[in-house]
Order: sequence, then C-alpha cells, then structure tokens
Amino acid sequence: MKPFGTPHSDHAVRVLLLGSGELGKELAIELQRYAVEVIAVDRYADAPAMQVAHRSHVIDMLDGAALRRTIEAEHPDLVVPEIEAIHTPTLVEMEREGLHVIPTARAAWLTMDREGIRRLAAQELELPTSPYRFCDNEADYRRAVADIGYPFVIKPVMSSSGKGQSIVRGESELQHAWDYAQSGGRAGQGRVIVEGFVDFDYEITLLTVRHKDGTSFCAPIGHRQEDGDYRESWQPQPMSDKAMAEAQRQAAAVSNALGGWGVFGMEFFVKGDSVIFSEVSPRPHDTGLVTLISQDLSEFALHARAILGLPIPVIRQFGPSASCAVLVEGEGRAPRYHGVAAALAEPDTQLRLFGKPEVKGRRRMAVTLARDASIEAARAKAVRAAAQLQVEL
Ligand SMILES: Nc1ncnc2c1ncn2[C@@H]1O[C@H](COP(=O)(O)OP(=O)(O)OP(=O)(O)O)[C@@H](O)[C@H]1O
Ligand SMILES: NCC(=O)N[C@@H]1O[C@H](COP(=O)([O-])[O-])[C@@H](O)[C@H]1O
Ligand SMILES: [Mg+2]
Repeated sequence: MKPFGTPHSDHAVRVLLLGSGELGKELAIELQRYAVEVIAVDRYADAPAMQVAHRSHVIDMLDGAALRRTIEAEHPDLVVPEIEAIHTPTLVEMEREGLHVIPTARAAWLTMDREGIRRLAAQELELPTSPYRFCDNEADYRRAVADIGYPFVIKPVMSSSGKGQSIVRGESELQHAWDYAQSGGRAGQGRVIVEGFVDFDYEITLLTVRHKDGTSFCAPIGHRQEDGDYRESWQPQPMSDKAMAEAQRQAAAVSNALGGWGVFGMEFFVKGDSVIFSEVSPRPHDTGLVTLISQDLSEFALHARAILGLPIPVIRQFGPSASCAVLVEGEGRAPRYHGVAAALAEPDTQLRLFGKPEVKGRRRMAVTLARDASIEAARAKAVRAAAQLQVEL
C-alpha cells in the first residue's frame, strides 16, 4: 500500500464505495479518520454515505458500462462493494486490468447472487447447509417444492434484507410467495432459491476479519429476524465451545476460499452443537451494527483497518450489548425525528439516524444501541430507546 495522503491531492488514498447506505456511512467515517478520500456511489442521491463522503455519483450499479465509466473516472486505490446488487462481472474484468476490489472481485461476484456462494459452500467446501433448489420458472418451483417439502423459504437469488423472501408453510401460500419473489428482488424478475426451513435454536453472525496478519473473529452476534430482515442483534451470543469451534472452522473455510482482506459477516444457524452455514456478506453486516457500542473497534473500524493493510492486534468486547433497528412505514420525503433526547436518556445508550432521504413502504432509518449487565437487559434497553423515537413523514 502506498503511504497515507491528503484528500483532494494527487497522492490521496482514494476509496470508492459501491453502495452508500447506513453500513457505508459508518465505514466512510472510519476511512476519513485515516484521511482517506472517500467517493460514495449509489442508485439515488443523498444516500447516507454520500452525506459524509468527499463526493458522490448516482448510477445504476447493475449497469456494467456505467460502473466502468465511474471507476475509470475516479481511478480509486480500492473499490469497496457495500451491497450485493452490482454488475460484478465488470469488477472481475477490471480487477484483471489492475483494479483492487475488496475483498476480491471474485468474492463480490460469488456472493452477489445466492447461487454462487451456496454452491461454493455446499458443493466445493462441503459445509452443511439447508437443502436447496434453484428455479427459473413456476414449473421448476413446483418441482422444487415437491422435493424440499414444507415448510420452506423462497428468496430471489439477488436480494437482501429479506426483500422478496417468504416462509411457505402450506399449499395455499405457494402462489403468493412466488409472485412476491418475482417482484421483491433487487434485479427484478428471475431466478429464486427454495431452501428447506431450518428449525434452529438460534442464529448468529460471526464477524470474521481477514487482515495482513491473519484471521480474527469477533464474539458471536445473536439476532432476531422478521420477514427476513434483522430487528434486533446482541453480542455475545452464548454458545457451546463445540458449536463455537465449528462456526469458526466453517467461517475460516469460506473466508479463505473467498480470499482478500476485510470483514466477512458469516451467517450460521445453530441447533445444539450443530452449525449450518446460511450465507456470507464479504463486508460489514447489518446485525454487526451492535459492534458500534460493543467493541473498541467496530466492524467498520475493523473493515477500514483490514482493507488499508493495517494491523488488528486485538478486538476488545465490552460485555453484553444490543442493537434495535428502527423501521419506518409509509410514504414521504425528508422525515423528521422526534424523541431523540428521550431515546438517549438512559446510560450506555446510543443512536444512529441514517439520514435516508425518503421512505416508500418499509425502510430501516435508524438504529439504537445499548450496553447493560446482561443480554436481556441490553436488548430491553435498546428496544426502549427505539420506542421513544417518532418519525414524522
Ligand atoms: N432456510 C432457512 N431456514 C430457516 N430460516 C431461514 C432460512 N433462510 C432464511 N431464514 C431466516 O431469514 C433470515 C434472512 O435470510 P437471509 O439472510 O438468507 O436473507 P437476506 O435477504 O440475505 O438477508 P440479509 O441481507 O439481511 O442478510 C435469516 O437470518 C433467517 O432468520
Ligand atoms: N442486509 C443488508 C443491509 O442491511 N444493507 C444495508 O442497507 C442499505 C440499503 O438500505 P435501503 O434498502 O434502505 O436503501 C445498504 O446500502 C447497506 O448499508
Ligand atoms: Mg442474511
């Protein structure tokens, strides 16, 4: 890596974020601490990370030509994908021409749709996963359902935060789930995955950091999801030593296979001592927002250090902590936030307002964070803080 420089100068270290949501915003802030010049890109103006970046571009990141034009115009030292829905073949091509993609272009390509990462984990690495089928049309879907049985989960291959995802418990829900998967993905209609429903005891995100001196793990993060989207997360999630060792083994296998430097959010289902691989984000994870209060180096600080080639000698965990997502429903622009003072009235409580410019439907707009003597107390405190907020659309 070249020496650190000064933004807006010829020798600036330049990082281009592909995706500029709440995760990118915290990452941009961490990068700014090293005087990195940050360029934020997303599909809409005034996205959270754009508000703290040096400059921004609004493009369709699924358009390969537009992506190439933007990257060539900015000639960044590092390109950091922040969402899945990117024209990753262009990144693969440009990496061959010398572009540095985090963690690697192949990792972004394999995880951009559920098929690449599922085949890598289940077939190549032979990790345990839910049973699964990929389907392109309704006839395939009906056949997959006959093989997998009820209950099952259907997801568009390219989607996140539960968009287009349903749990189907019986025949009466089949058609609606198909139609929703066709309308809810990030890239419109197309291929879906049908997964057998895993009856887990709990699920975790194991933040795994590949950095210049090796691989580090954060304490496991437990979370609660609704409609495929995270509502609460906490750290540390209690686990047996056996399950922990197995999760770390699988996380190392997947992150080593993907390669490169950075944070990976490894998602696992746990039942007793068995650990089932679900998916991975080759970047900070939404459930990892809890690390903004639970660790000395948050997942964003860790990602910044790892991608800049800096050391991570230790990650300090501060004890039971929790996050609670603030979802807003309705339609409107430029929301106003009431109750911020009340949300912060209790000790060891924090808040992030993402500053997203618009709500249409349901959108995560903020997160509350809390620490306390136990996981239960931390969760309850984060939930109480979130309940104090009123968002006026
Ligand atoms: N096969 C499954 N069995 C049981 N629960 C599942 C299964 N697949 C998904 N879920 C539930 O739905 C949640 C979201 O699924 P998944 O992580 O695949 O979706 P996503 O859209 O990629 O979400 P994100 O982008 O937030 O990670 C999981 O965390 C889990 O709670
Ligand atoms: N589960 C993935 C995830 O949480 N990604 C985060 O949400 C943003 C999109 O939010 P939006 O849909 O409200 O624009 C993304 O940019 C990323 O920060
Ligand atoms: Mg997930």
